[in-house]
Amino acid sequence: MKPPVQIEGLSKRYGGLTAVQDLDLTVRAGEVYGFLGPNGAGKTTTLRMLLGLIRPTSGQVRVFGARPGEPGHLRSVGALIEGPAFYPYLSGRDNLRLLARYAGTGAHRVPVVLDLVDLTDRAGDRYAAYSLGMKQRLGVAAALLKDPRLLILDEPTNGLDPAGMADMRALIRRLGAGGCTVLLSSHLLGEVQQICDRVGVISKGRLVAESSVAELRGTAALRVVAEPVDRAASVARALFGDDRVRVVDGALELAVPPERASAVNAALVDAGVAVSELRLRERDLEDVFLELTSGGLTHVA
Ligand SMILES: Nc1ncnc2c1ncn2[C@@H]1O[C@H](COP(=O)(O)OP(=O)(O)OP(=O)(O)O)[C@@H](O)[C@H]1O
Repeated sequence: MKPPVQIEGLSKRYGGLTAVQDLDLTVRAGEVYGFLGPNGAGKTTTLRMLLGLIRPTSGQVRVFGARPGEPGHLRSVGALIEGPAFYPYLSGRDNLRLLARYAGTGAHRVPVVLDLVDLTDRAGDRYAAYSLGMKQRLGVAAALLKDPRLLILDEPTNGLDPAGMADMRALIRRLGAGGCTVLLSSHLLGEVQQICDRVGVISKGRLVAESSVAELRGTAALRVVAEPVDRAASVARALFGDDRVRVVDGALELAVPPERASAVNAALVDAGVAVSELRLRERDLEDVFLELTSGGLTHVA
């Protein structure tokens, strides 16, 4: 089967500004994929190109093998990109019935999707009376009307309070467990960490890492306290390259797998460097994210 999402060499320029640059990314069937990056990184632009709402400057997107404009491109896709437009004085249920009629999906899905997003009890209330979290869940319900195989959500928890966020996370997990492939964007690391199988990190329009959350966290660093630190740093750079070596608080941080520790130690001692400490530095995911998105370390194998 063709992957739900395949993005190759995708770029988008707005005048002098490059919003997305040479992006490659694949979302596999059945996974919940988190597209993670700070504000302005190019997430929405990418999702809009995927849906055919804007044209790429170069590169390609395919959804289940079909490019925008080709038959069936969005047949199996539900998306919540911009806040959906609902009628404030209609109930949630009536809003969905209307959308189902426009979309030609038939009203039979309305109770199903209301149940999926846990809004059945409040379905008769006016949309205007909904909390932000309920509005957002109704948006997801609308995206689910045509029973999509791929659901695309742009910042689904944006603006929600902690309870609303938790509800939305639970909903996305349920959908993923039910076999729906989900691609969601977020600038919140904690969020993708809790619900995603894999994460692609985007910074300034470029994909800087793609892996499972566990792997991302597993990009541990070796911390080496050594004297003189300058000589230690040049030995390490000669071994691993400049981008894997940093000096932090007077100690070396090496973005290399832990099993390289003895090789590091031997090379430093050979070079006449005194090593007083060499240990694995546990890396907080927040640190990893900051390093990845601030032009520091890139992908650490
Ligand atoms: N229509 C447009 N014209 C000009 N520049 C644009 C346009 N749309 C987006 N941009 C710029 O492209 C860059 C990426 O924007 P984008 O909205 O894709 O980022 P994002 O990762 O979704 O961030 P956010 O979470 O803030 O929405 C930004 O610098 C933005 O200002």
